[in-house]
Amino acid sequence: MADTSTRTRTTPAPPVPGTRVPTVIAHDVHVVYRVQGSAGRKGGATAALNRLFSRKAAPAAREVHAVKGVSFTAYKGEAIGLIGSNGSGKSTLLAAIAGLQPVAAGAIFSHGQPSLLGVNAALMNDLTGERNVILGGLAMGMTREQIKERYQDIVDFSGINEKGDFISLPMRTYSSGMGARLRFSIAAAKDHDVLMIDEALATGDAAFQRRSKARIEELRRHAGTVFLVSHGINTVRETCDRAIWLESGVLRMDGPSDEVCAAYERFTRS
Ligand SMILES: Nc1ncnc2c1ncn2[C@@H]1O[C@H](COP(=O)(O)OP(=O)(O)OP(=O)(O)O)[C@@H](O)[C@H]1O
Repeated sequence: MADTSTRTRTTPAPPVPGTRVPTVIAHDVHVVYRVQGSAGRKGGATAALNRLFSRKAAPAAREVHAVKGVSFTAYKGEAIGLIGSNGSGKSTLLAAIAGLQPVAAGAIFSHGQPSLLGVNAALMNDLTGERNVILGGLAMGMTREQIKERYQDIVDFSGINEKGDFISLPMRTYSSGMGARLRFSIAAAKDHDVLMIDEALATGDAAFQRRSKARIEELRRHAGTVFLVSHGINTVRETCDRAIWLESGVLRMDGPSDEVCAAYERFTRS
């Protein structure tokens, strides 16, 4: 595929009152992964064993076309849920919007720096929760002063210390839900032009989910745009006003979350 990719960050002109302000424009976006040494392989166990024991040179790269010609415009104040089956390209699309994954063709325009918060966001497992709050805050562009000011709110929001002083323990001692809650709390401590959340909400308990939904609502009111990847259709229904459904990398439907979630449920049941 020809490399016609473009990523542009723009500072748009002040909005005319009453008009919607675009924050992310994706135009015919394609993302292709190149996996080295795996071209034309058979998936069977015998073929895999033969490969392990043979001394043949590794074959050339294989391409995985993860996002295929996706176009949409996101506006300030929207919360957009990304839904679709496993491997349909949701996380890849978010990574492309965040500028972490190059686009092979097409273009993404964004207002400000989109922040991607994934369950696997890069905090350090060997460091304590405390230190990770500072690290994550700095990584998001907060000053040390701002982090100091918001530190207690972040810890309280995460609920990490509800059952003991976990925040002073290394993150590797946390359950996956606790880690995800801390990551969400760090990211949510700052107002974002575009905040993208990858599955973080699914991991918290009911009280944490309520706090998260309220915070997403607040972020939207501060005129940001929130993207949420989730397998929890009800989370998308309750948190998002709009949903984008991807299937095999192709945009199947984009519209009010009720309608898109209903169509997706019909698809998964059939
Ligand atoms: N680093 C990578 N290298 C090669 N292929 C990848 C890589 N990451 C993802 N893929 C492939 O790209 C496609 C889309 O994956 P992606 O993780 O974006 O889907 P998803 O909709 O977020 O999936 P899930 O719901 O399971 O999290 C899949 O076929 C996946 O195997």
